[in-house]
Amino acid sequence: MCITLSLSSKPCIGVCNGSLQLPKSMVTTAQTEVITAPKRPNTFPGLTKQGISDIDLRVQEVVRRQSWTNSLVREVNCRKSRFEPMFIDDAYEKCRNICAEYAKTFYLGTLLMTKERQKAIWAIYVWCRRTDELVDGPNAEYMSPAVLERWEERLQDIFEGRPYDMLDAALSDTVFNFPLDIKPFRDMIEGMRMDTRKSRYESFQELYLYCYYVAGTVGLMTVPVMGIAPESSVSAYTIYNAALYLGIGNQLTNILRDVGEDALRGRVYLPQDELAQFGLTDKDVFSRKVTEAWRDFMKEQIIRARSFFNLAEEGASQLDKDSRWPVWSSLILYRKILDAIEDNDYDNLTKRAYVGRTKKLLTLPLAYTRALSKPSLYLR
Ligand SMILES: CC(C)=CCC/C(C)=C/CC/C(C)=C/CC/C(C)=C/[C@@H]1[C@@H](COP(=O)(O)OP(=O)(O)O)[C@]1(C)CC/C=C(\C)CC/C=C(\C)CCC=C(C)C
Ligand SMILES: [Mn+2]
Repeated sequence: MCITLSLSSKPCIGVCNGSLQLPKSMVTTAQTEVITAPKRPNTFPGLTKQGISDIDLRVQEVVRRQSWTNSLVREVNCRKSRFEPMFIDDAYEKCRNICAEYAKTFYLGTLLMTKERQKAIWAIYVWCRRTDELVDGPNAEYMSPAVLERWEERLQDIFEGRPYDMLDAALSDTVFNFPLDIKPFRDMIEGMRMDTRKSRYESFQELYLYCYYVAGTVGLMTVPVMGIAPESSVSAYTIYNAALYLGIGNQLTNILRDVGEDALRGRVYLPQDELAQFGLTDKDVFSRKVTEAWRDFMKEQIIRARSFFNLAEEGASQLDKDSRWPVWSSLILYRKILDAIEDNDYDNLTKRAYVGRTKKLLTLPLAYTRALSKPSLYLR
C-alpha cells in the first residue's frame, strides 16, 4: 500500500492503479502532530478565547472532512458526472471573463497558476461574487430569506452534479476535479444572511465572525485547489488556519478601504466599542471628516489587518510550489491597499485607496522571490 496523493492540480482520489492513495491532509497530520503546535490568534485585541474557538471548530471540521473515505465517495461521483468538453470550456471561459472584469488583483494571481487550478479558482470566484451580489448587487432590493434558501439549494445541487446554469456547471465540474468541501460555501451564504440582518458590529469579536463567514471561508474553499507541498511537514490544520487568516486579512482590508462607500449605504463595519475608545461614533463616519482621532483609530485598525497577513505568510510557503507565486502575489497586493490608505493620510471617508497597475506589476517579481522559499519544517 503506498501513500502518494497530494492535493495538487489533478488529484487522483481514492484507489488508483491498484494502490490506495490518501489525501495529503491525512498524511501530513499523521506525520507531524507531535512537532507542530496549532497557531491561534489569541493575542488579537478584542477577540475572546470563545470567539476564536467557535471558528476554530469550523476549521477543524473542514480539515477532518478532508478524509480519505470522503475522497473515495467523491471519486465515485466523479466517474458519474462529466460535462461535454465544449460546454464546460465555454462555462469556464465565462467565469474567466467575470473574474477579469470584477477582480483585477485576483485575476492577475490566477494568471500565474496551472490551467486546471486557474479554471477552478475562476469558478469559485464567480460563485462567491454571485453570492455577494445577492445582498449588495444591483438586484439587492429583491433580497429575502427565501432567495438565500434557494441559493443554498442550488449549492447542494452543484455539489451533487445538477447545476442550474452554466456558471454553476463550472463549479460542479470543479467539485469533481478537486476535493472541495461544501461547508465553507454554506458558511459564506450564512455570512450574507448576517449582512442582511446587521449593519453594526459592537465589537471585533462580532466583526471577526462576519469576516470568517464572508472571507475566511474563501481561504478554506481554495486550499484544496492550491494544494499542499508534498515536502511540507506541518499539519493540514495549520495550513487551513493560514488560509483563514489570509481571508480575514483581505476582508479587514476591504472594510478599511470601503468605509466611505459603506457609510453611503448606511453600514459601518467597524467595531463600535473601538470607535468609542477613540472618542468616535457613527456620526464621525458619516461626517466624512478626517480628524486626528480618526487617523489614530485607523492606525490601530491597519496594524491588526497587517497582523493577519503576517500569520498567513507562513502558510503560503507550505502550499504546492506552483501555487505559492499566485498566493504570495495576491497577499502582497492586497496588503498594499493598507499602504495606500496610509498614503492617503488615512482618508478612507472620501477617497478609495488604490494600487496602480505599475505597482501591481512590480510586486510580481517580489512575490516570485518569496514563493521560492521552501516550506519550513516547524511553524510556531
Ligand atoms: C495557506 C494559504 C495562505 C492559502 C491561500 C488561501 C487563499 C487563496 C485565500 C484567499 C482568500 C481570499 C481571496 C478572500 C477574499 C475575501 C474577500 C475580498 C471577500 C469579499 C466579501 C464581501 O465583501 P464586501 O461586500 O465588503 O466587498 P465588495 O465591496 O462587494 O467587493 C467578498 C466580496 C466575498 C466574496 C469573495 C470574492 C468574490 C473573492 C473570492 C476570490 C477568489 C476565489 C480568488 C482567490 C484567488 C487568489 C489568487 C488568491
Ligand atoms: Mn459585496
